[in-house]
Amino acid sequence: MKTESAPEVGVIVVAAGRGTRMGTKESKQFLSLKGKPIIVHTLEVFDRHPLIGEIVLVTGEQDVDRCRAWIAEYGIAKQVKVIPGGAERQHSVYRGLLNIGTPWVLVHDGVRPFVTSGQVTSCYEAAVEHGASILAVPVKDTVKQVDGQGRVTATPDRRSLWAIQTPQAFRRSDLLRAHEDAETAGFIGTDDAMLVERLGIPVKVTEGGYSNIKITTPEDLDFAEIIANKKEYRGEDKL
Ligand SMILES: Nc1ccn([C@@H]2O[C@H](COP(=O)(O)OP(=O)(O)OP(=O)(O)O)[C@@H](O)[C@H]2O)c(=O)n1
Ligand SMILES: C[C@](O)(CO)[C@H](O)COP(=O)(O)O
Repeated sequence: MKTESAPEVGVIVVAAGRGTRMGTKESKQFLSLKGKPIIVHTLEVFDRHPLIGEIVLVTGEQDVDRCRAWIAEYGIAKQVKVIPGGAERQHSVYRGLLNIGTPWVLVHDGVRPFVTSGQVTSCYEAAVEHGASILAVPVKDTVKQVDGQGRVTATPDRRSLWAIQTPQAFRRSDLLRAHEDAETAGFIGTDDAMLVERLGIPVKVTEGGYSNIKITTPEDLDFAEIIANKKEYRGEDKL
C-alpha cells in the first residue's frame, strides 16, 4: 500500500479586504480578468504548483460561499479550505495560520495573480535555506521621505531599497509566534515579514518580478489586462 507523506508547504491566500483604494462596488479580488475572477487566477498558480500541499483561502464572511462555488466551477483540483478573515490583513493571515498544518507556510495576496511558479519555488527554497524569505524587486524610482507639510526630509540610497511583494515564506511556528507577539503588543504591520523581523529572525529577500503587481488602484486593472494578455500570448503559466 502506498503511503502519502504529509505535505511540507502550504499557502494562505488572503482575500478578505474591501479594496477601498480601488473604489469599486465589487471587491477587487472578485473583479473579472479575462473572464475569471482575479482570485481564481491566483488560486490556479498554487493549484498547479507541485510543492504546494495545502491551500487556505481567507475571504470575507459574506464571500465564503461564492468562493467555494468558483473553486468548483473553475476546476481547482486541490482541496481549498475557505475561511472568513478579520478586520486587518494581519488578522486574516492569523486566521489562516490557525487553519494550516504544514511546517512551512507561504502567505500570498489574493490580488497578486501574476506570481509565477518559478518565483514561488525560489521564495520557498530561500526560506528553507535561510529561515524566512520574501519576494521583492529593487525600486526603480528615486524615493524621498517627506514630512506632513510636503517638504523633503531625506533621500534614502536607492541601492538599499526594495519594493516588497508576496509570497512571503516562513516556518509556521515562527510566523505563529510573530503574530501572537504582535497581537499582544498591539502592533499592526503591513506585511508578515515585519512581524517576524520584530522577533529578530533574519528575512532573506528573493528577487521577484515587476509583473507580480498587487492590484490596488483602478489603473492597476489596465496593467493587469496587459500582463494577462502578454502571458497568454507567450503561453506563460497558462492564464
Ligand atoms: N482585512 C483584510 C485586508 C486585506 N486582506 C487582503 O490582503 C491583500 C493585500 O491587501 P490590499 O491590497 O491592501 O487590499 P485591501 O485591504 O482590500 O485594499 P485597501 O487597503 O485599498 O482597502 C488583499 O488580497 C486583501 O484582500 C485581507 O485578507 N484581509
Ligand atoms: C504584503 C504586501 O503586499 C507587500 O507589498 C503589502 O505590504 C500589503 O499592504 P497593503 O497596505 O495591504 O497594500
